[in-house]
Amino acid sequence: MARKPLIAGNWKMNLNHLEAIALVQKIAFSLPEKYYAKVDVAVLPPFTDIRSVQTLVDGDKLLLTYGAQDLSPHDSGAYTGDVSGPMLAKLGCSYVTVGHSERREYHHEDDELVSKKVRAALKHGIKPILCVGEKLEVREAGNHVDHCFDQLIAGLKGLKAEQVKDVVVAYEPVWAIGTGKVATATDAEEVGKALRAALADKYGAEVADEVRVLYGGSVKSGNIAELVACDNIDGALVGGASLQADEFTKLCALAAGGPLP
Ligand SMILES: O=C(CO)COP(=O)(O)O
Repeated sequence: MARKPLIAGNWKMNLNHLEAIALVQKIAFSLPEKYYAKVDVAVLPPFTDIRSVQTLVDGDKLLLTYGAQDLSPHDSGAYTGDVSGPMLAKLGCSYVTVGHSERREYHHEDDELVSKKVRAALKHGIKPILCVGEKLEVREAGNHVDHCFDQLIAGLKGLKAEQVKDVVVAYEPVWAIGTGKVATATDAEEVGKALRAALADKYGAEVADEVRVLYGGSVKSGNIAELVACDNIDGALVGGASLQADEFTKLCALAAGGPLP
C-alpha cells in the first residue's frame, strides 16, 4: 500500500504568535497547492501560537494542517499549566507529538504516561505522533531496535488495532536530534522496518500497512529524498529546518517527489 508521506514541522519552543503567522504565510505562498495531493504537511507550533495558526488556515482555506507538541492525559481539572485534548481538538489540531525525547528527558515522561497521552489524543480525534528513539550509548551497544520496539509497544498499550491505524510513529534517534548527525537512510530503514514488523505481529498486516513511520533527526532538504525513498519511512518530523520557510517548502516538495517549486 502506498502511504502518503507526512512532513511535520516541530517548532519546539520557537516563534511567538506573530512570527508563527509570518512563517505559515510564507510556507503557504511558496508551496503550490498541487503538492498537497502527494504530501501531507503539518506545523506543530507552541501552544500560544495555535489559535493564530488556526485563524489563518481557516480564513485562507490553507491545505496545511497543524497540531501541538504535547497534551495532558486528562480532559480537564486541577492540572496547572497543562493543556488538554478537548482544548486542542477545539482549536482544530490534527496531530500532537507524544513522547518526544525532549519531554522524556526534561519532563521525565515515562512509557506509562506516554501511553495515556496517546489514548487521550485518540479519544479526541487527534492523531498522536508517537516518538521513539535511542540514545547514543544504546545504539553503540547494538540495542537500538529492541529499545525502539519496547517504546512502541508500551506507547500503544491499551489500544485496539483499529485505533493504531490513526497513530503516526516517529523514529527519532536522540543522537541525531539537533546535532547535524543524520542517521543514514539504511539506519532509518532498519528501525522503520522493524517497527512495522512489530505492528504487523501485534495488530495485523493491514494495520501495519497503514501506519505512517516518520524519521526525525537533522532532516534537511539535502537528505529528505533518500529518507522517503526507503520502503518503511513515510515522511519526517523536522525540527530546525522547519523554522525556515524556504528550507521547509523545499523539503515538502521533495517529499512529494518534486520538482522544486
Ligand atoms: O527533534 C526533532 C523533531 O522532533 C528533530 O530536530 P532537528 O531536525 O532539529 O534535529
